[in-house]
Amino acid sequence: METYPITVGKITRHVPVVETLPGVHIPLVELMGDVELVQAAAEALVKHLPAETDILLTLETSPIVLAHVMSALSGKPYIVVRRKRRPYMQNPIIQEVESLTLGVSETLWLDSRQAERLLGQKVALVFDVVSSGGTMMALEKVATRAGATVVARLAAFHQGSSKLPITSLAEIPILQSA
Ligand SMILES: O=P(O)(O)OC[C@H]1O[C@H](OP(=O)(O)OP(=O)(O)O)[C@H](O)[C@@H]1O
Ligand SMILES: Nc1ncnc2[nH]cnc12
Repeated sequence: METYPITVGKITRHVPVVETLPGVHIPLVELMGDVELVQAAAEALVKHLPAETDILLTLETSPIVLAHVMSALSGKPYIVVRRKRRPYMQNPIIQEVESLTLGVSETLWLDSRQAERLLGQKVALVFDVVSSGGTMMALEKVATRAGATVVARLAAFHQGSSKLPITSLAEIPILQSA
């Protein structure tokens, strides 16, 4: 199995390289289930949280573990935007997202009871991987539609060569094959 080394602080993982679209291969970042890697990434990313940040905003699935530990370390609360409509949602914010990397379109959902907590707040977006930036842009739209101001865009990993306005800890490649 082909692997690729990813490093955050003192933690290195040799992760599998997987094909997401024909001829497009990416090192698969899996924070869920990896306490040491999540802890290292959270400790490094909280240092980039602007002091003015009121709330961390993340989305299902993988970045939740990162936002959770960052919240514990910083004392700032966090909100999770959902990728599925849940039956108990009331008047949710509904936002389309297109992830060019994975070639799928998705919808983000935020219950109005959570959206109300964002009104007038300064938020930091928290991601595990930002690649095309499509998901980040959609999450930012959710935040602004809820009346928040985005003060930071934080990601453990930035993937590919796009110039996105994010703070990340490490770069990982998108590998093309013939
Ligand atoms: O910059 P983009 O091209 O939009 O890609 C980044 C998105 O991909 C990952 O999620 P993934 O689809 O792997 O879902 P998961 O968190 O449920 O594993 C990551 O958590 C971001 O949400
Ligand atoms: N490298 C990666 N690892 C896990 N999920 C991803 N989504 C987009 N790129 C990814």
